[in-house]
Amino acid sequence: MSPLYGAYTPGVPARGNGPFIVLEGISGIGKSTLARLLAERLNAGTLHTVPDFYMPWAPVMNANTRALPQLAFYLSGVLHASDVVRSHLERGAVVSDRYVSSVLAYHSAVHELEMAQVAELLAPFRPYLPAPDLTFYLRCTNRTLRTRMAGKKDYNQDDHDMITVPGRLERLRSNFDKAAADDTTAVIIDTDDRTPGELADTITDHLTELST
Ligand SMILES: Cc1cn([C@H]2C[C@H](O)[C@@H](COP(=O)(O)O)O2)c(=O)[nH]c1=O
Repeated sequence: MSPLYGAYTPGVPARGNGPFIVLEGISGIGKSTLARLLAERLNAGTLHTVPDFYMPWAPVMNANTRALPQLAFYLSGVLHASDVVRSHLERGAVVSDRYVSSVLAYHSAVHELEMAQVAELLAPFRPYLPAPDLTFYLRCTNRTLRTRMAGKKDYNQDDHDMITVPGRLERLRSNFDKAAADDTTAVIIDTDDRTPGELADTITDHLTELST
């Protein structure tokens, strides 16, 4: 039996009054711009995983704690994000900028762990997390990433590490590809030379297909 009972259950079932869609991919690829645009078009609720009020703690946790407490921190973030998703879903569509695949891909890449080990640790908590209808894994070339990073307003230590720590970017890319391969909700989107508006068109086409 799952140990998630009593106070550890989500409380309310996820009532799907709109699609729940997730944007995944490396930092700087353009998820937050696209999430804003999609939210406007779909009149959807939006959120960031981990939730914004966790974000000031992220660099503190990364700098001061070892791998397992860090995983617990990001896991807490995704569990709380899923509570926010459930609450938004009661009203309509939801667009999440990152979700559990980011925890899997980033944590494994940062600590150079096998994704299977991290996936096993996350597995008992999966029943708490409402499954997205579609998860869009955004990809781009290094050339595009350099251009987009140059314009990123909230460039931070994680972004710096992603570019400068040897092998980090390659591990992240490969981990997101593996997460997509294991994800039945995955749609891979190459974003090079495409505007946020064009990408939003592609995503809404997928949503139309889903509902027909
Ligand atoms: C969700 C998650 C994010 N992160 C990092 C990835 C990003 O650099 C940052 C989130 O910021 P961003 O979504 O604005 O790019 O946190 C982790 O290191 N581990 C995680 O589990």
